[in-house]
Amino acid sequence: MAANEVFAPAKINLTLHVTGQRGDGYHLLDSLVVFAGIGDTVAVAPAGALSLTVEGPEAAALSGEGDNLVLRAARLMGAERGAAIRLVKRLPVASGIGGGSADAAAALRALARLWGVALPDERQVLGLGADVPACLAGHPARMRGIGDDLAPVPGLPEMDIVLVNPGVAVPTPEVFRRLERRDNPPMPAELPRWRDAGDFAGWLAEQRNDLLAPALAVAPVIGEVLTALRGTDCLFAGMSGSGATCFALYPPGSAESARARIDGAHPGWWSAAGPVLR
Ligand SMILES: C[C@@](CO)(OP(=O)(O)O)[C@H](O)COP(=O)(O)OP(=O)(O)OC[C@H]1O[C@@H](n2ccc(N)nc2=O)[C@H](O)[C@@H]1O
Ligand SMILES: Nc1ncnc2c1ncn2[C@@H]1O[C@H](COP(=O)(O)OP(=O)(O)O)[C@@H](O)[C@H]1O
Repeated sequence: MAANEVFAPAKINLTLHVTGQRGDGYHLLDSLVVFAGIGDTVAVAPAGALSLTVEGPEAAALSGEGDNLVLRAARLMGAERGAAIRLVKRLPVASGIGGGSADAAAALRALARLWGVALPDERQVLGLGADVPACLAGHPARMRGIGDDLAPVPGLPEMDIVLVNPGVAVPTPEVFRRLERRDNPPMPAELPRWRDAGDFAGWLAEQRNDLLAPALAVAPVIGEVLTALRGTDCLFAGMSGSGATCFALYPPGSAESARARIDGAHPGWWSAAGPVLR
């Protein structure tokens, strides 16, 4: 990757417990977040004015976006500065894997380096989106608060991941609106020390994604995606964020063949395989 290019990895909520709601409507979360070696790229070059070009297989979904999160991130760091920004969009938009947040975080990093300025403060970063602080951290984390309270999670076993999206954009606000209970229990106070990937998968099976039921109501096809993933030899499968992207975890080396099988059976679905970043 070129020196002025930053990778914007997909964010996956392996667990997502919704534990409350604040007065302003934002929900309190308790989520185990990881990143994958699957993502967009943001490249920056010196220029007199700020500009953004978007290309890549998922660029069309953003063609009407006058207010791309990458430009919002850039303006946070100084509206008067110029840069030519190039976003290669590979992650499906509005799909529960935080593509926009990952792009914003990557733009912040790339532009801070280009312009020789500090990153914005935590409040400004959170203002770009609840997932942006986690994406800026970029390592496995326990995410609490509305997304602003982050603790590193070391010791994850080595695993590969397959992401599958059925091509239905699921708006996050609508999924939260359909949630029936907002005061669900959090994850255990202390996360265990997992012995291996099997032990980790067993633990994940005892956790939840509280947004799964409301997301299924918005996009029933999510159920088909989960069935397809569970039909492969995976360790664990679930839905990320507010959907519709679902994931499955595998021992290292066995994800791509599972992805290819799902792609063969469902050529209209988006899919990708890669390592879980640790
Ligand atoms: C649900 C999560 C879980 O990681 O992921 P995605 O499904 O978006 O990937 C995130 O909290 C989403 O983060 P992000 O997409 O950055 O959210 P924002 O732009 O700040 O908010 C979009 C909308 O989601 C709702 N929202 C978001 C975060 C939160 N803690 N409580 C909420 O209620 C609000 O309705 C808000 O208007
Ligand atoms: N660079 C970007 N990539 C994706 N979405 C963006 C971007 N900039 C702005 N958006 C807007 O942000 C919304 C959420 O996008 P995204 O982060 O992909 O969703 P999610 O967090 O559910 O995966 C989209 O509906 C889109 O309108």
